[in-house]
Amino acid sequence: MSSIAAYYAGKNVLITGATGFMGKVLLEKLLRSCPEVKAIYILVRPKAGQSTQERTADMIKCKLFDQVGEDCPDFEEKIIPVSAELTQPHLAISPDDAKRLLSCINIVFHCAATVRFDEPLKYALQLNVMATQQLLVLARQMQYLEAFIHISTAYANCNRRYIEEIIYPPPVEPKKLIDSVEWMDESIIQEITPKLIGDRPNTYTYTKALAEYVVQQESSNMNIGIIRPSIVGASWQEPFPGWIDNFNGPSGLFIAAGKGILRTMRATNDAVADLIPVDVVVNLTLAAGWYTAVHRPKTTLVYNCTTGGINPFHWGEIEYHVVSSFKRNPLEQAFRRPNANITSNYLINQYWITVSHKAPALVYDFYLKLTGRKPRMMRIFNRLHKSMLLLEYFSSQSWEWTSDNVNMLMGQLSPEDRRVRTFHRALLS
Ligand SMILES: CCCCCCCCCCCCCCCCCCCC(=O)SCCNC(=O)CCNC(=O)[C@H](O)C(C)(C)COP(=O)(O)OP(=O)(O)OC[C@H]1O[C@@H](n2cnc3c(N)ncnc32)[C@H](O)[C@@H]1OP(=O)(O)O
Ligand SMILES: NC(=O)C1=CN([C@@H]2O[C@H](COP(=O)(O)OP(=O)(O)OC[C@H]3O[C@@H](n4cnc5c(N)ncnc54)[C@H](OP(=O)(O)O)[C@@H]3O)[C@@H](O)[C@H]2O)C=CC1
Repeated sequence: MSSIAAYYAGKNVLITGATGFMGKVLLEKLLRSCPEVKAIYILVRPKAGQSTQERTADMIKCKLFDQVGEDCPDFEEKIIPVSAELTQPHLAISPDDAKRLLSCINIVFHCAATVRFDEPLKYALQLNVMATQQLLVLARQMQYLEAFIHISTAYANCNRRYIEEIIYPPPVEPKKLIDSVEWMDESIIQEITPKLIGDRPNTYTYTKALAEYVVQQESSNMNIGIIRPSIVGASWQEPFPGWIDNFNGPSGLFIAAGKGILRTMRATNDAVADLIPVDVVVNLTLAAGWYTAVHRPKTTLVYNCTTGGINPFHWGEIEYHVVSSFKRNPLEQAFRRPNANITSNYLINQYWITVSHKAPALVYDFYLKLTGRKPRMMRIFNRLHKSMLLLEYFSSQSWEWTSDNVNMLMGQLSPEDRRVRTFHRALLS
């Protein structure tokens, strides 16, 4: 058994955001690669009329869990859903559940967040900052806690071009901001948000930066690690290649391109597209949990989980890969043959939007109307163009992240663990 798997044996783990994209992969990898783990408690909110238990039962039916179902048929018994709502006081965890968590949890992985770029600031603060504070309060009371791993983002400090594995001073003292927005009318907050977020592009990156500072300030005597993934995409190897369950980041645009809908996008061709597979991020996250608990670093270590410094890929290369990939694996019911044009020139992009997006959409909607059907193409393009405007900030420039802590962590792994948990040069080159 690898030393990381041996560490997690007999441990009780708490995961927030386990129903999310990364949380699911983390849950699955922990179950499959650390079969002796004692229990994994997952905070799951009731949603869309489904209870916490029903959501969890549905979740583990998804294809992602097929392999672990074969390897460890009783894996479901190790998953303990706990009802929670992270924007509520005490995370809406019942006293009995809280008591149980305090008495047994050894490692916490905090993945839950809102990742929407257009999230109203008050909600983003509630979920990404205040819920993190609340979770830290809970974690501080856990009698047997050995590590608390917070999932941040490589873009928390995207207002800097060179980002080190350190926690930077926050744009504002979180408590002051939280106290202010508590009494402010939503419309006032909306109005001052652009001034508050300053040189950050959205409330997501702004609140993730605040959360890192909160984690550092409220860590007291806990062993804490912070993981900063860049743009997380589909799985590379595990549990099988190509698994993803959302349209976030470039994923939705790749699908839109594969359907022949999206044909032009504004991006800087030689800007680094720092994409990283979700299983690689999860491997690093589990390794960081092990290292934090076993080696107990004196300070909170930050891990920039990025690829641009190791094996850079560029947005300009996307055109070729989009066209060739969808030629090999065409999507069903495509609107048109996929084609891709990436340009940094605003006017050229506007020309192609008119010629390749708006004109065909108008013609097709007119045809739908003529044939008695509801027009829909223009609405789809409008949504896509909104997404693209919000994503352009990230595709029009490059960042440089240091990775000393990631390199150090890789160096600490046994040969067996390096084989099982690739997250480094060997993988990315
Ligand atoms: C010419 C060919 C080009 C080929 C592709 C080129 C790509 C290059 C550029 C890509 C740059 C990507 C940079 C990503 C940077 C991420 C950096 C940070 C990463 C992180 O730390 S966390 C992840 C970041 N968060 C996100 O990525 C979320 C971003 N999305 C949003 O905030 C919202 O979706 C958005 C954009 C505000 C739109 O909101 P809204 O209009 O309310 O739409 P919904 O989100 O409700 O979605 C409605 C509907 O559409 C589906 N959907 C959502 N996004 C996309 C998309 N990008 N493409 C296609 N479809 C999308 C969504 O699933 C919903 O469907 P329903 O059926 O549920 O209604
Ligand atoms: N995806 C990416 O490219 C990157 C992600 N990250 C970080 O990774 C983490 C996970 O991201 P990702 O998996 O993509 O996000 P998802 O949106 O897929 O998942 C978010 C998770 O948070 C949970 N959640 C949201 N709101 C609440 C709430 N009020 N109460 C309880 N749970 C809640 C969701 O639960 P529910 O199912 O109930 O909605 C879901 O499990 C985040 O911290 C994000 O910042 C960092 C860099 C890149």
